[in-house]
Amino acid sequence: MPRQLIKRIIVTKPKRFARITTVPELRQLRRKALLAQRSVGFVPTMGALHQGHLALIRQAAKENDQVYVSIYVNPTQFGVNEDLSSYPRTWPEDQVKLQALADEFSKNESVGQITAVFMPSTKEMYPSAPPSSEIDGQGSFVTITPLSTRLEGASRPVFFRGVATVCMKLLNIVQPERVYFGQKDIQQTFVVKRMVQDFHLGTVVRVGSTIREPDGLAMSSRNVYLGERRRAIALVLLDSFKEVQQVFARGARKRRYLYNAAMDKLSLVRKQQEALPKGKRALFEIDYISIADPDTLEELDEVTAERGAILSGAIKMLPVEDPQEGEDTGLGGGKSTVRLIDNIRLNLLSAKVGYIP
Ligand SMILES: Nc1ncnc2c1ncn2[C@@H]1O[C@H](COP(=O)(O)OP(=O)(O)OP(=O)(O)O)[C@@H](O)[C@H]1O
Ligand SMILES: CC(C)(CO)[C@@H](O)C(=O)[O-]
Ligand code: BAL
Repeated sequence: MPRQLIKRIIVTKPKRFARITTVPELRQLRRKALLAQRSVGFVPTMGALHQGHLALIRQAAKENDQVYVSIYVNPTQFGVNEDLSSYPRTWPEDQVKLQALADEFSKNESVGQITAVFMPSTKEMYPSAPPSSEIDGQGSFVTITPLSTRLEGASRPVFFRGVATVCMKLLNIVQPERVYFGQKDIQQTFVVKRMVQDFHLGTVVRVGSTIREPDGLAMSSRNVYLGERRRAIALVLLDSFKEVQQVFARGARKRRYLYNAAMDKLSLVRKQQEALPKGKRALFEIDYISIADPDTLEELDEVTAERGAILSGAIKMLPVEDPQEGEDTGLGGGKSTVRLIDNIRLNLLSAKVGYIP
C-alpha cells in the first residue's frame, strides 16, 4: 500500500477517548503524556453538555496536544436546599457529543485530541470523609475570601468553597498545562485564578466567551428546567444589561444611573408579568446586579470609559403557576425555581454595538 494512503488511513481513524473513573488511572495517562512531551488542556464540567462546554473543549484542542474533560457533579458546591439531586445527568447524550467532537478532531492534524474523560465517584474525590454542604461543615476545604463571599457567594454561601475545593483536587490530579472555564460563570473564573495564583499551581487559566442561544440567552445546563413560559421571560436579565449599555454609551458613568437602568428594566418587566393571570405569567425575583472592576470584581462607584466594568447579575425564575393543559413547563414540570446568571463586559465598544457575547 502506498505510504501516503497508509498515513491518511491512520490519521483519519476515529479516536476513542479513555473513560477513567479513578485517580491512579488518570495519573498514569497523564504521566505518559508528560513523558511524550504532550501538553494537556483540561475542561472541568458537571456534564449535561451543551455548546458552551463544547466551545471550551474546542478551544482546549486548539491550544494543546491532548484534551481531558471531567464530568463530576460536585456535591460540596450545592447548598443543602439546592438542586444537587435533580441536577441533569445525561451521560449517554454527553458521550455522543464528545465522540462526535473526538471524531472531528481526529480528522484534523492541527488540533489536539480528546484523550480522556474523567468521571470519578464521590468516594474517589472525597476519600476520607463524606462531603459536607453545611455552612459550618467539617472537611478539607479550600476557601478564597473575601472574593467568595460576595455576589454569587452571598446567594450561595458554600458554593465557591465547593468549587475551589473540587478544582484544587482536579488540578492536583490532572496537572494540566491549561485549564478552561466559561465567562458565563465569571466570578468562578476570578476565584479559580486567585486560587491558582495564591497556591502556586502550575497551570494557566483560560476563559472562553459565553456561548448563547440565537436570541441571546446564555446557554446553561439548567435552562432545560425553564419551559416555554419562563424561557420567554428569561432574556430579561440580558435586556437589562442592554439598557445599561445604552445609558453608558450616552455618557452615564456614575453607578446609580447605570444600576438604575438595569433595575428599572427588571422592575418594569416584573410588573407587566404580575399584571397577567396566573396561568400566563412568569414571575421572577432579582437576586443582584453588580457593576464591578474588570480586574478585581470589586463594586465600582463610577465606571471610566477606559477601564469599563463587568456587569453581572442573577435572577430567580419562580415556579410556574397554574400550568395549562399541554403546556411545556420544562423538565421537572416547572415546580422548581431556576436561578439564571449572566454577565457582559461594559465598555464603550460593547455599548456601541450592543452586548458582546
Ligand atoms: N454558555 C456558556 N458559554 C461558555 N461556557 C460555559 C457556558 N455555560 C457553562 N460554561 C462553562 O462550562 C464549564 C462547566 O460548567 P457547568 O458544567 O456548570 O455548566 P453550566 O451550563 O454552567 O451549568 P449551570 O448553569 O447549570 O451551572 C464552566 O467553566 C462554565 O463556565
Ligand atoms: C468548575 C466546576 C466543574 C466545578 O465543579 C463547576 O463549578 C462548573 O461546571 O462550572
Ligand atoms: N456552572 C457553575 C456550577 C453551579 O452552578 O453549580
